[in-house]
Parts: sequence; structure tokens; C-alpha cells
Amino acid sequence: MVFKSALTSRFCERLSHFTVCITCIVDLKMNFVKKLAESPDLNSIPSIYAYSTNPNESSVSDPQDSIPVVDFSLLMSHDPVLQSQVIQKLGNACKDWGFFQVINHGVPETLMKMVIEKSNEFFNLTDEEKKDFEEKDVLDPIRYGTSFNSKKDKVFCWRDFLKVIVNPEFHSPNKPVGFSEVLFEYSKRTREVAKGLLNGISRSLGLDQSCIEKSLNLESGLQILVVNLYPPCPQPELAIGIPPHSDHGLLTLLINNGVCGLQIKRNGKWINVNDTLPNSFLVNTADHLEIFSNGKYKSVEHRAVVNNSVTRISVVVANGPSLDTVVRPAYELVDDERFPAVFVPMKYKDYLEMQQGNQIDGKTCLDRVRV
Ligand SMILES: O=C(O)CCC(=O)C(=O)O
Ligand SMILES: [Fe+2]
Repeated sequence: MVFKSALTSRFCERLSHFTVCITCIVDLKMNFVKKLAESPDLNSIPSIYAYSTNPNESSVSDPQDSIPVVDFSLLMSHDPVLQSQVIQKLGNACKDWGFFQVINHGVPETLMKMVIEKSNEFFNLTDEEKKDFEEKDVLDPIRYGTSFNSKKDKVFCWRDFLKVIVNPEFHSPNKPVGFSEVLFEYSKRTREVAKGLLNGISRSLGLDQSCIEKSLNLESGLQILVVNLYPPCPQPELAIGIPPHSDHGLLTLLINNGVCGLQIKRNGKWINVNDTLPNSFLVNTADHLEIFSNGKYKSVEHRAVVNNSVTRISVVVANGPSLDTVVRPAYELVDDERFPAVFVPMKYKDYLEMQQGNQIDGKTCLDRVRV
């Protein structure tokens, strides 16, 4: 194994004992998993990546029924009958699944492919070229990193990432050539889709179409684009790409490079997301929609598993309220006697820092704002 020559026992403060610790071996530099996976003799994972799944949850199946499909063009149509049908479908998808596929969204297929391609090029830059983007703080506008929160994680995720804040201010790495232009266009187009969906979701909750948009200040809403890179792993059954979690924003839009790996929790069981429709977005409801809808729509736990043959890339766009918005259940959905508020108000920025600054662990972050 590649690190053999560097193996020295030393006192590791992070693990608080004498050990051969992978982070010490690489001299406290960030140990990106892409680099590790490219080591020619790697046939087992370093122990820091050994992840134990909850034995009660280990069985995974394929879905019995397929993830609901929402036709975005109907949502935008001027035919009130078609529109109200699709709004009802959207509401049911949020309530029942928390995941749905969006088709006919108008984002060009070439742009979607380009985002994946340019993201891949980013990870293929030299270490020196990527160094400027290495993460320091959870709210840095550009963060290239590994695992989830490598300063806190006890078990590392088999995943490198690039997180970029693209709204209200647009940021982007300046390499590779053309990346910034592609990210700009993609973030703008996905923001329009998210806004259209949130208007429909507002109506499905019995609220005014622009209620979410106005109450949560979507115009200056935080949009973070995350590229996840999961290289081949020699022992995929022992590692995890991203452990179970729910997303922090309102709605997340996901695409990938055609390699499977996402699993979602449905009725207490893990199911594989295998076949999604070509050129669709896979969209999921996130914590702040659960808060705003007073628990009517739940954010859904999901995780990413890894494989031993091909690199998986996913590009995830998280669309949330503006950072300064204090989010609480919508007044119209709260009735002190029949439907008391089930969440306490919290500023989105504080929530985000709480979630991103800790280890990732299911829905424990949302649980902290439950009444
Ligand atoms: O890679 C995936 O499919 C899931 C990624 C994810 O859940 C996330 O970035 O929040
Ligand atoms: Fe996620």
C-alpha cells in the first residue's frame, strides 16, 4: 500500500492516541480521495474511511414505484386546468416522496453536460492549481475540500468536493478555462427552475404563488453549487460517499454523470435511485421547506454510496432563503389550536453554520429547531 514507507507511529491529537493516522501521514495536508484512489497499489481503504452502517438499516432495495415526474412546462403553461393538475402532482410528490424528477424544464442539455465536463476538468487540474481554492471557513465562497467537514469528521467520506456560492453574488474558480461562464449560466437557469417550482409549491400549500419567494427573499436567496466527486473505491462496501443527511435549503436540484450511487430513505428503508429520465433534474425538498411548511412537506434523508470501477460525479444546486432571513413556519399554516408551530424561528445563516460546521448526521440539525 502506497503509504507504507511513510508509516510512523506518532501521537495523533485528533484521535487522541498513538496511532498510524492517515492525516498525520500526509503531513496534515488535506488528503484528497481522488489522489488516494489513484495510488497504483491501493487495494484496501485506510481505516479512517471505514464506515459502519447501522445494522438495522443495511438492506437496500430498488423502488417498487418510480419517483414522481413533474412536467415543468405545464407548470408554466397558461392553461389553468393543466396548471392546477401539475400543482397537485407537485404537492403530492413533496408530501409522499420528497423527491421528484423534473422534465421539460428548458435548461439546455448541452449546458447540463458541460457542467459535468468542466467540473471533471476542475478536479483534473494539478494540486498546485487547485490549492488556492482549498477550504478554510464554512462560509468561504469557494471551497475545494474532501469528506464533509474534514476538521470534525471521525470517519472520512470517500468524496472530494467543490462548493461555490453562486447567488446572491456569483463566485467561481478561475480555472479551467470556460468553467466560470458555464457555472454562471447554469446557476442562472437552475435558479429560474427552482423559482418556478417554489411558486408551484407555494400554491400547493394553499398559499399565494409568490408567498415563498417573498417571505424568504429568494431574489437574494443563497444558491450553492456543489460538485461531488466519488472516485473508484477498492472496498466500496466498507466506505461511504456521503452519509445519511437531509439538505439545508429549500429545494435541491441534482444531476450526475450517469453513474448510480444515490440512495434515498423511503418508508424507513433505503432504496437505490437507478433510472432517472434523460435530461431531467432530480429534485428534493430540503430542511427549510419542512420548516416553512410547518412539517407538511418533509426533507428526506439520502446518502451516496461508492463503487470500485468508475468515478461518479454529481452536481447539486442547493437553493435557499437569503442568509439573513429568519425562517419560521408560514403564518397562514399555523393555527395555535389545531396546527401549532412545530419549529422555532432561526436565521438561515445560523442554521447553515450549524449544519456545515458539524459532522453530518441524518436530520439531527433539523431536530435542533423542532419545538
Ligand atoms: O451525489 C449524490 O447523489 C448526492 C449528493 C448530496 O446528497 C449532496 O451533495 O447533498
Ligand atoms: Fe444531499
